[in-house]
Amino acid sequence: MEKEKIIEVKDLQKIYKKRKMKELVQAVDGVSFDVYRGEILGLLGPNGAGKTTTIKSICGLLKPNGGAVYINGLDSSKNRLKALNDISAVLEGNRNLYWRLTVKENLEYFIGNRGVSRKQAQGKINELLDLFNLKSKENELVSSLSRGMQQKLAIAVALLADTEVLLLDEPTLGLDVETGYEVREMLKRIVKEQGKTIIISTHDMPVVQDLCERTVIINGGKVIADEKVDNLIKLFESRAYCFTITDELTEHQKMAIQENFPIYHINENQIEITLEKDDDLYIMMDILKEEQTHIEKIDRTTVDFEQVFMKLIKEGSENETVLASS
Ligand SMILES: Nc1ncnc2c1ncn2[C@@H]1O[C@H](COP(=O)(O)OP(=O)(O)OP(=O)(O)O)[C@@H](O)[C@H]1O
Repeated sequence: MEKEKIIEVKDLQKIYKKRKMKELVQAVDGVSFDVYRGEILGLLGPNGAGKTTTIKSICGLLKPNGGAVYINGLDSSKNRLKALNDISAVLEGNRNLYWRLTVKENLEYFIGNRGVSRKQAQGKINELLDLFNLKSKENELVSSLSRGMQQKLAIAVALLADTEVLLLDEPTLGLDVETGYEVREMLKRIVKEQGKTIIISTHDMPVVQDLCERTVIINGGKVIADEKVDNLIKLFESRAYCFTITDELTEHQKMAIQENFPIYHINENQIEITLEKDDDLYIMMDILKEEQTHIEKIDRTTVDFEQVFMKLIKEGSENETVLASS
């Protein structure tokens, strides 16, 4: 079945003026990517990469200097209200909640704005309290909830609007392992059972590996990878080797490895490298042979998404490798 585009981000540009100073910051520099209906897309990048700027431009909180965001085919700058009707967002540090109201009062307040009948509202609220495991907390004040529960409630409130797309900025930041897991499972259910589309901006690599089929990685305001998470892992796995040696490396060898393999890791008698070119394996063997270093074995090594991410960021800043799929 043909995948259906729900959001198109086209050549987005955003320049900030630093207050007081005349300096300009190009936060986003030609970012383009598509989001397909029913997927969870991971938007990744190191601090200051331009993720929040991209997310805020998608949900209409920021006006880009160039480029466009299409939501269900509508240019959001031209049909702002209509286009944004399909999106709700939970932004980091900006929980859309009233702290002096209870969990249930918050849900009632926000659904009250939507013009649904009392019966429908109660049904929806109960459904969300169940889904988010918040039933036992319904009469507690938001201010007394843990950070994880507040985060769950913020997502529940965003779901009241029943929009097709949910934007989540760092949804698992600061959550303990158990709550982080609970939030992940709940997001999977929302996509599976309600057919929602979710864009997650995060630094939490296990979240991406577990939740997202595809990832868009941004660095320095540009997209450096737009790929399925599995494909990226496979790509790096097929290039990742581990040499086990019996002798210690000389300083000269270490320097040669560093020079030839920007992405490497030496741990006692094991050297892990990621190959770039076909003859890299031979270059490595030559470096070892040069000083008669004995190679005990050479293995393909496994990588996790965190390593892949680090490698892409490092490569991106060293030689601007672009891994964007068309
Ligand atoms: N209001 C602003 N005024 C000036 N510069 C800004 C403003 N907001 C962001 N920036 C700058 O724009 C760049 C991108 O910031 P952005 O917040 O989009 O990155 P990010 O990827 O979300 O980072 P983080 O992971 O740290 O939240 C950074 O250099 C940041 O300092």
